[in-house]
Amino acid sequence: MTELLAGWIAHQRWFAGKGRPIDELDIESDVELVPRLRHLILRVRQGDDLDRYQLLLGTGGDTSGRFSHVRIGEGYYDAAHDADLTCVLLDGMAEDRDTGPLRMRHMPGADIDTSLRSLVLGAEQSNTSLVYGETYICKLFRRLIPGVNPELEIVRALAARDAQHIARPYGWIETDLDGVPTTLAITQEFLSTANDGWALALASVRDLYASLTPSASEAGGDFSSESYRLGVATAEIHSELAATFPTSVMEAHEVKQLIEDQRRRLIQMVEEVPELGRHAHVVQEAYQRVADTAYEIPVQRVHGDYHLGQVMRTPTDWIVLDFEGEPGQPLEERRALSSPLRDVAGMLRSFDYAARHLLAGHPRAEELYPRAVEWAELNRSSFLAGYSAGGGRLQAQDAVLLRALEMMKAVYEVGYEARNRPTWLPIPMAAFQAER
Ligand SMILES: Nc1ncnc2c1ncn2[C@@H]1O[C@H](COP(=O)(O)OP(=O)(O)O)[C@@H](O)[C@H]1O
Ligand SMILES: O=P(O)(O)O[C@H]1O[C@H](CO)[C@@H](O[C@H]2O[C@H](CO)[C@@H](O)[C@H](O)[C@H]2O)[C@H](O)[C@H]1O
Repeated sequence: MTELLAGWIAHQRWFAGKGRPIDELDIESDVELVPRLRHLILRVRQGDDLDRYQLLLGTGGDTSGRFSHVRIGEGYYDAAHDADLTCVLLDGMAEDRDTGPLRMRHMPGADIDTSLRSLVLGAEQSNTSLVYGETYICKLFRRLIPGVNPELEIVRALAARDAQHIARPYGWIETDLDGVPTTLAITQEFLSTANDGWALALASVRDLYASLTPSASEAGGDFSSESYRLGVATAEIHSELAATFPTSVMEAHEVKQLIEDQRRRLIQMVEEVPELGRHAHVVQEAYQRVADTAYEIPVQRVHGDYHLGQVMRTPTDWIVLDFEGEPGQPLEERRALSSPLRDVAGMLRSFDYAARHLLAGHPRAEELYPRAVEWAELNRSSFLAGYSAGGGRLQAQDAVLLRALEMMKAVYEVGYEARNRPTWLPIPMAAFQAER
């Protein structure tokens, strides 16, 4: 069984150790949820790294027919895709049920409709999401890090304050790992009439490329008013986070330490992706400027992995999803207080991504390139204007920090793309050439 699981897990989108051999896989926990459905926690060793993943294992299913696309082995399959079985999660949360070491819980006052059937959301990324009817979305965290997931921690606290711009939480599933309560899944309101920011931004970029109008602000799909509103919403979320969780100030010596840590991260990334080496001096310069400025930086809880795929536009509002920080970072780092400009930098990078990614392999790439740059600049500045108008702190001296934070994010993206989508690698690489 463990060999079977090792062969399967290595090819999953959410498996963080892709490209490295699995030395050992063992089953840490195996709980029968209902007949034919087991909840497994797997421990995967790759060299010195030991990671845990969770899996809903269906047994005795038709793996040459209905479940052939999620087959693990003869009769075994990924039961996240079996709506006849996944109803147990919703039932369990509605009833606050304990099954062996698993605890399923609902939010106080949440009335969960347990008649709804689930479908796996198409866009499987770092985690797997089940959509029940058009009402709930239950995100199963695939790679498990001991502790309460920051997404649950933040959304629960903001919902208690009736904060705007979040998807209402309904329930969660947890267990103990290494003796600490650890979030396995979180169920939230499914925004059935919303579009994600990435899809909306791309529609605008496509429109610009197809249109004959000379500038990004005149094309029919102008996105800049949305970027502005997103900036306002981002500032408002930051202010809710600052009001809900502790805030502090990073003193000059701590800023220097942060820069040292980032320099180390850069060197490690160059070892992993040698072509980044050509641009390392650009990143180092941006870091040096922050170290030289030596000013105090206000810090607070932030989103941590903010990009256009993490925000959704409902008919009336921008909603922010996925407050869990960068996948793969240790929990204490993901919960650490940071400058809110880190999120601002993340979104600025995302505008660059949206503008550039349609150009890869495009026959008119050279001709369209200036339009991509113009689209990115327009939306970046609209977002920043909205952020200031919404009360976000953006002072003249912050430009140096913002630039360095963009470089940090681009270095992270280089690693992310090299591991997950190598053909996208040129997008973050271009960030080191842009003069801003
Ligand atoms: N509450 C929600 N309502 C509607 N769609 C959602 C919701 N939460 C997530 N999604 C969709 O799922 C995608 C991935 O969600 P996300 O939470 O970012 O998962 P991951 O951690 O795997 O990246 C989003 O881009 C969005 O399209
Ligand atoms: O959404 P996740 O928490 O899984 O975040 C990871 O995957 C993202 C890609 O889906 C990645 O974001 C990068 O690609 C986006 C376009 O697909 C782009 O909008 C972002 O700016 C870019 O960083 C994210 O970095 C990663 O953590």
